[in-house]
Amino acid sequence: MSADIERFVAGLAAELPGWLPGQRWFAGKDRPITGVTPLGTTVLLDGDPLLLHVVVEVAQGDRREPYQLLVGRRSHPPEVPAASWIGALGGYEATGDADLTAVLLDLMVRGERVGSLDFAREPGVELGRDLRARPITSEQSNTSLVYGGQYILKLFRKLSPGENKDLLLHRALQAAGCEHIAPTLGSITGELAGKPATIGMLQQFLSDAVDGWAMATTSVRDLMAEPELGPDEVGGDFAGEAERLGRAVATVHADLARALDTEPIDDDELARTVGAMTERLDDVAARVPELVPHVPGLRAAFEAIRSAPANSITMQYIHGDLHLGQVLRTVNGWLLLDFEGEPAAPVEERHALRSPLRDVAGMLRSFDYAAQQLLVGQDADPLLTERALEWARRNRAAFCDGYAKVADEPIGDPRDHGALLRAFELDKAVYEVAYEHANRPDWLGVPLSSIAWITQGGE
Ligand SMILES: Nc1ncnc2c1ncn2[C@@H]1O[C@H](COP(=O)(O)OP(=O)(O)O)[C@@H](O)[C@H]1O
Ligand SMILES: O=P(O)(O)O[C@H]1O[C@H](CO)[C@@H](O[C@H]2O[C@H](CO)[C@@H](O)[C@H](O)[C@H]2O)[C@H](O)[C@H]1O
Repeated sequence: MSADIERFVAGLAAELPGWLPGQRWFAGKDRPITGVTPLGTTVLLDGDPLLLHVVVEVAQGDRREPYQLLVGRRSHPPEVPAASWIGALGGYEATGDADLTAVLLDLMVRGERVGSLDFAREPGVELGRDLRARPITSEQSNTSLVYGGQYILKLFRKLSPGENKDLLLHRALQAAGCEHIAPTLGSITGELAGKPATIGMLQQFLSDAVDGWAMATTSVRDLMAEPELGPDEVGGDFAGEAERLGRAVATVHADLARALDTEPIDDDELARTVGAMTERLDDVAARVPELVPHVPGLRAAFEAIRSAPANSITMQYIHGDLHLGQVLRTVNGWLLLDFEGEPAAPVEERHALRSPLRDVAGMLRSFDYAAQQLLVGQDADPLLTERALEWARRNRAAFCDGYAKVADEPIGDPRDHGALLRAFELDKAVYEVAYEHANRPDWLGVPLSSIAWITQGGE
């Protein structure tokens, strides 16, 4: 690497503490950055334009996390949003520059290795050439580029050594013939701490798909427009879709249990689960005062799982952050996306075997979110609040009905595991309190009101 590039990267690293917090995908917005150190730079295009893949370590006190960046520099840069310029060195975040991102697909087509980066197609996959990319605009924890409306390349922002769980589970499900995922077409592997690390995943882009959040919130909007009618009477009832979604999630769980490791849950595991949920609660309550009044009710709900029948659940790989924004409805049915798990959780935790009821709980939370989102920032209206609750109840029940039709014992109907399901739902809501506090403070009331409702005995 030339001295010019080395100087350029060192200059970028100095600018990053000011720039990173403005990026949607940067997960460390909750505490100040104390330093940024370049860990590795790969030159993907040399000269003018210059395209660099840069891995940096971001220090926030004693927390140190690696992130990847794609950086462009050229004498005639395209119009990129002001927020893409990293300081005043002429370097910019290049995921929005289609001339430069074309290089990534081209390297995958050719299956090349550049420095420590390996661009590979999945066995038997042929890829089209010369497709230009546009970044997707939805709220994301990572950055995804859509090539010619055919492929979607996800660049994982926060990196960890090893095969990314999203890729691992997609590959396992694909090998198991699962119909509820998008086909994986390729991957990019880099190096971290001397070990291979997944940095990108290419999948088929489903251009005819609508995400579950958009569908569900449209249904809620229809209901709110005619508050005198019930959710089954207005147009756009979502319950049929919720039921099909429940079946799809149960099928994915069954496929994952067949394809990968499982283990029975025992009393020690239940005790560890209570410990982990309580620890998260204490951590979030220390940062978010609005949660404090709910702590006793939450602790009691977590403690209640100690008496769950030991053989009631098998631990397995699960999605880990399932919500309506992670599912797509195509003409053929529901697909699940993004098996990485909670973006804020440490990687070992995301890879741990867990109860599939956690995914069910995540989706139940999402029905509450969809029902409540139109009420955010509005004056309380008892009629609309009641309608929102009705919508949530109806769709939560339909989802569980669908899940129960497919899931074998020991799970069967998720509602038969009341204490566990309730505890997992509340644990997710505590996670959401932290998430909203850090990202969307206006929405904090959504998980908080559910916590109040559930801990006071609401179903
Ligand atoms: N295969 C696909 N086909 C169509 N859209 C997709 C596909 N994969 C992802 N998306 C869209 O991209 C969004 C972000 O993808 P996701 O995997 O959840 O990224 P992140 O990990 O950054 O949250 C999804 O909500 C969905 O709208
Ligand atoms: O970025 P990810 O999709 O991996 O997930 C994070 O962001 C989600 C919001 O975009 C957040 O989900 C929460 O809000 C959703 C509505 O916007 C709602 O449907 C979910 O139920 C709720 O948890 C998710 O928690 C977070 O990890």
